[in-house]
Amino acid sequence: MPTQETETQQADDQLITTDIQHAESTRREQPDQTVLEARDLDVFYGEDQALRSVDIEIPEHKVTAIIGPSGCGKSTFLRCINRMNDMIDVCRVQGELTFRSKNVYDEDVDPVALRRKIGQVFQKPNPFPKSIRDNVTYGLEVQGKSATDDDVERALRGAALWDEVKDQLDSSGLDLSGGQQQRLCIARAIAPDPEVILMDEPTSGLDPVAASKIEDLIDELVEDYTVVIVTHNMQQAARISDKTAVFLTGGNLVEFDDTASVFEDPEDDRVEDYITGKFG
Ligand SMILES: Nc1ncnc2c1ncn2[C@@H]1O[C@H](COP(=O)(O)OP(=O)(O)OP(=O)(O)O)[C@@H](O)[C@H]1O
Repeated sequence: MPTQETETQQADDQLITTDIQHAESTRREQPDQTVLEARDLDVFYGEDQALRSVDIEIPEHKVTAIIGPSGCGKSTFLRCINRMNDMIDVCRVQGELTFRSKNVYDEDVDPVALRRKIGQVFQKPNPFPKSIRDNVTYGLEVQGKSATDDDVERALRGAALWDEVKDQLDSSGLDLSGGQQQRLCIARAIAPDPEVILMDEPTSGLDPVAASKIEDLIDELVEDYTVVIVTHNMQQAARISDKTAVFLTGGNLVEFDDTASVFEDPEDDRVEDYITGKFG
């Protein structure tokens, strides 16, 4: 049984190096551990506060849905996790956001190494104007590693796309359908073997059939990864997530619990109003 100290040391080592490690995964043996934790997390854009004193523990190998009305800070929270907010000059983060007990805002954390462990898929499928193969290998090559054909196949299989594209790996990723493009982006995200995948409304631009395929895929991905998904679609959150976090206007996290509890028996009246469609 690893101690908290050794786990923290391991997380430190992983985040401050860009080495790719293909060690045998031990994740499934420890299904109930907290992988991400926010403590008293505040986020500001200039003078405006977008998140207020957020406390949350996100468990590994689960799907955690982040829901709430427009502007409540869902995307801001997601971007905090892998430090995408670093790209926004006016953004300031206070408090702690830990990944395996290591504060991702510590000075010695390399954001590129962090983003290898915590990948991201965006709302609009955004493949590069390159071949399908190059889209997948990009995630590894940006780390200074060359990718093998096996790496490409593994990632495309992991994203449930291999059978559809195995004979056209040199065709442009842009020639795929919207749903296939999104699965290609998922393949690109999993190629570096991350532990966490962040998804910001990954199905909102897709037709129902393509969206349903992504939902099925998320169900498979969680065997190997931890998934945190922002969605406006409450049915989707109820269908695919194990845990649900509800943010409300002002950037407050007002409820975080098992998805069934949040949807069937919410503790906070405002959450009940939100999920029954009274506002938002
Ligand atoms: N780059 C930015 N610069 C300044 N303010 C920002 C920036 N990004 C977000 N905000 C502000 O922070 C608050 C939270 O925005 P955020 O996009 O995180 O909310 P959201 O819940 O994801 O919204 P939506 O559901 O509409 O996507 C909003 O008031 C928004 O205007």
